[in-house]
Amino acid sequence: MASKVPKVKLNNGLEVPIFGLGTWKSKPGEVVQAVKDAIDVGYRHIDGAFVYGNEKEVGAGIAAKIADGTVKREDLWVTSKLWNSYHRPDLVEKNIRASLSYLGLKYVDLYLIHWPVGYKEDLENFPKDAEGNILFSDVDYLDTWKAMEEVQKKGLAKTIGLSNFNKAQISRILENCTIKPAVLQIECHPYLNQKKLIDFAHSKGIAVTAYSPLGSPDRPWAQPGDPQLLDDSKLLALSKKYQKTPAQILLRYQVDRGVIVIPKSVTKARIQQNIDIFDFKLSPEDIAYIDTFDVNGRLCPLATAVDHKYHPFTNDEY
Ligand SMILES: NC(=O)C1=CN([C@@H]2O[C@H](COP(=O)(O)OP(=O)(O)OC[C@H]3O[C@@H](n4cnc5c(N)ncnc54)[C@H](OP(=O)(O)O)[C@@H]3O)[C@@H](O)[C@H]2O)C=CC1
Ligand SMILES: CC(=O)C(C)=O
Repeated sequence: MASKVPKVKLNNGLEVPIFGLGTWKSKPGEVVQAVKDAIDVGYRHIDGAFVYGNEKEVGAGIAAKIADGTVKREDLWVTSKLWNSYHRPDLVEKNIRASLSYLGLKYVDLYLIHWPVGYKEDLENFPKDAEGNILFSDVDYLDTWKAMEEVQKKGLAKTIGLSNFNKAQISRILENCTIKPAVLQIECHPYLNQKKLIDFAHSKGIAVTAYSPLGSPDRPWAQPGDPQLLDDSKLLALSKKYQKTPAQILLRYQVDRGVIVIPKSVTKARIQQNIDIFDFKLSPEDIAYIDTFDVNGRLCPLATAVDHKYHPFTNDEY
């Protein structure tokens, strides 16, 4: 089945589907089926990461749909991310090879530095001292980027990019790189619309992917009483106006801004609902209206690493 999802052309000529499936928090026991359901209804882009701990099952879902002839490997866009404990240049290839081994793939389409902050290099994803504080590494992300360029040159990743980097950090990479980042993945939804950072990235030829586009209601640190984006009364009014669900309005908001979007779901009906956004558009006035919902409402602050010298959200405007 041909997918109805449009593609975004990257600065290296590759094309990425503007819509994909997120897999953070998708339990190993449910994500195999979620990936299969997603591919069955036309998803061709899967977003994952080493640290999500489920790449083996994501890979099993992909393998099943290749084996039954629904898709070929080259029809799919698979993203993975370098975890913070592997920033030291000699560990970058080790971490991507681990992801490839779990996924059962020879290459990923996109490999991102997950965060600009490095953690102490050992076998733990979250190395801690006796008081429970994360142990940092001071590896410069410029050195990590050089190793990312090498994994692209070796063909382990078709293209490389950044996640959770701020404007100053992206600029520093651009001033010192051989291969330009093709994609920047950042938290993005109406409560944190990221307009300045998106405009900056686009002005540099870097495509942007919005993570937590539905407000990540299942994030592990959510507290009772936290604002629920999906229940926002202004959003519900737009949902009524367009006769689309609140989630579909949130996803279309990103697509209409030229932003790639990767909602997570393990629920078959929602997986279907979320991709059903290519038969309508938001008006420019409604996009501008949704832009006014911004409350600097960051949901993924990486609070455990605010003291890291490269923490992206503490010292810079955006
Ligand atoms: N680079 C980075 O640092 C980060 C990357 N990401 C990536 O972005 C992806 C998406 O972000 P994420 O934080 O997971 O959150 P999302 O904003 O995608 O929200 C996911 C939640 O919304 C629910 N949901 C999905 N569809 C609907 C719907 N149509 N109606 C109502 N509820 C719905 C899901 O429930 P259910 O599954 O039960 O259906 C789940 O609880 C991640 O999974 C990951 O791949 C996310 C955070 C950080
Ligand atoms: C979900 C994720 O990618 C985080 C918190 O790094």
